Amino acid sequence: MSHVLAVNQLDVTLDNQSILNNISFSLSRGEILGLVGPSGCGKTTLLNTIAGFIAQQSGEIIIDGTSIDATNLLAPEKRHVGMIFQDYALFPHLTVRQNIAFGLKSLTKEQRIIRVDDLLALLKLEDYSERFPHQLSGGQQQRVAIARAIAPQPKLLLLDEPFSNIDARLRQALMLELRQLLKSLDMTAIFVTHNKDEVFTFADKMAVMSAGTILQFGSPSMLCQQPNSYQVADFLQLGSWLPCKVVEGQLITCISQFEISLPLERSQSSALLVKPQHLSIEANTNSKLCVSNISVTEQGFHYLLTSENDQDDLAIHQLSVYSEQVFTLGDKVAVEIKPHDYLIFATP
Ligand SMILES: Nc1ncnc2c1ncn2[C@@H]1O[C@H](COP(=O)(O)OP(=O)(O)OP(=O)(O)O)[C@@H](O)[C@H]1O
Repeated sequence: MSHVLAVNQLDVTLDNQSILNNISFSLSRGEILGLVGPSGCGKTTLLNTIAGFIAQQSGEIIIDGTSIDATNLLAPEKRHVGMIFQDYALFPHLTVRQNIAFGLKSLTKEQRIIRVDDLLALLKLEDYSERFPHQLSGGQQQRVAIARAIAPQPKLLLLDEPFSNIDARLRQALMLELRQLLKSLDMTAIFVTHNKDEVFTFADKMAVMSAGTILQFGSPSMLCQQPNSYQVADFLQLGSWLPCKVVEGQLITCISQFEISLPLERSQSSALLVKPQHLSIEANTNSKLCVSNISVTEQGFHYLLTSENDQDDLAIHQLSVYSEQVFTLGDKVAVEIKPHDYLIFATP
């Protein structure tokens, strides 16, 4: 399949500091990528480098067959990339119609009117065409920003935290609507978010970044099933961590000990990822784990369990379990781990 975007071994340095380091990935036509990672890991820098606002030191960006490298930096306006900024950056003194028409200077007046009318209809903005940005709601402003960005028919659309200014109640509906729109246009897109849940609703692929590198790239479901590191599993909040050690083929946690064939170095400090569905609990006054927090959820009672002795190197600080049974704070409970594909990672 041909790639609309390929990024190969991209390095970016700003103020003598390495900000992006050996970034490589590619996207096929129509694919939507969600970029996630902790604050400061380089998500916005990556978008800005692809858009051409920041120059790379080395590596290549190929946009629909056009190669851009450090010796051949194409100006942003020649990259055919649309960008939607977090605050939408609409021109305050221009109406909705004028904002959308802004990037269409190469068209004749008649062509421009037709294209803007089409976009007003597509984004359900017909009734607002003569309003100014300050006369619109956040969701309407976002629609104008989308219409303006896709008006010149870019090959790639970049969105920096597109949903962060949208009321939480409207966010899900807007995400689904925008996803449908991008799919109907076969538009390739990358969006940045702090919210992993947005990725599951909006994206086909996700990249988890940390300190200027991509830790893992793939479909959201693949990353959930096979996270490649402690950092990825932890960022995706896939479950709780049980400190563990492997001694002579035995996996030892403070709850249990069982046979395992995993090539772990004994010296490494490691943790077993356990999802709530892997655990069952029952009252046991001899247990060294007790209930430290209780909340009521749709899936039943949600308990956090903590080791009584937090000095032990296998002590559990927070184990998340759901149960129909009623316990109270401080109750001692025994935990059983159901057999599953054990995911064990070296802890940082
Ligand atoms: N123009 C610049 N000059 C020097 N350093 C910069 C510049 N722009 C960004 N940085 C640094 O690059 C790093 C990555 O910043 P970036 O904004 O890309 O992160 P981010 O993942 O988008 O963060 P956030 O999620 O908080 O928006 C940060 O340490 C930031 O301080």
